[in-house]
Amino acid sequence: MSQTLPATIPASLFEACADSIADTARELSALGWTPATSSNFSMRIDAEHAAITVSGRHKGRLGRDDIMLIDLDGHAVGTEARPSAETALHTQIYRRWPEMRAVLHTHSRTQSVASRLFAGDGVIRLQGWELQKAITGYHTHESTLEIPVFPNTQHMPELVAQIDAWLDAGKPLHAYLIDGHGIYTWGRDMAETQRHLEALEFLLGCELDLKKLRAS
Ligand SMILES: CSCCC(=O)C(=O)COP(=O)(O)O
Ligand SMILES: [Zn+2]
Repeated sequence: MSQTLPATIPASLFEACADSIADTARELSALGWTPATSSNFSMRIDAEHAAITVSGRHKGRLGRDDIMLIDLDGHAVGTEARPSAETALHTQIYRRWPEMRAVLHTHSRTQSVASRLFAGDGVIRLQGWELQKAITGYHTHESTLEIPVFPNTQHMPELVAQIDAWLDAGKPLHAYLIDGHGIYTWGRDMAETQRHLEALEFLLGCELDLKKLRAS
């Protein structure tokens, strides 16, 4: 894939973001969280652009050519490549929060099962877990961390509207699940975003275990 950059974006900046995305994706794939080409990843480049994974690539085997530039309307910039089918969910985060610089979306088994199990409630309420403190802004296990579960759809504007409605109601949002699909989370840099993702994977696993044990 050939990527031409606007004069305002240094190649070194784009390449550093592409490498960070590819390295993180390889780690997440090794954990089994990105099966069968699923999942997508991005990093903000500047106020108007982000680097994002090309659609359909295996996320465990990404190189620089598998990451492309988009504007925050989701259009490809300087390339014929096709950005992630879920680009609108990434650009929504960058447009709403200028301080957010990385978005990770994965499809682990735990995330997928939890999304189905809690879809009826529309939300998973995490309470009493020390690891909630891995989420920026949470300082005690006594807090309640709400992870909404939105119905899945192939029509991205519908998903964007559901997320906008949650936020417009003034509710905090650090991550969400999509029913039968996976999780989205974000942060001010890749390390914070990866920490959020790892914590949420762990916490969702704990909730699933508790449900099983209580039912037995
Ligand atoms: C084969 S997984 C279905 C699409 C999906 O949910 C996903 O995360 C990957 O889509 P992309 O276009 O970003 O490769
Ligand atoms: Zn997906």
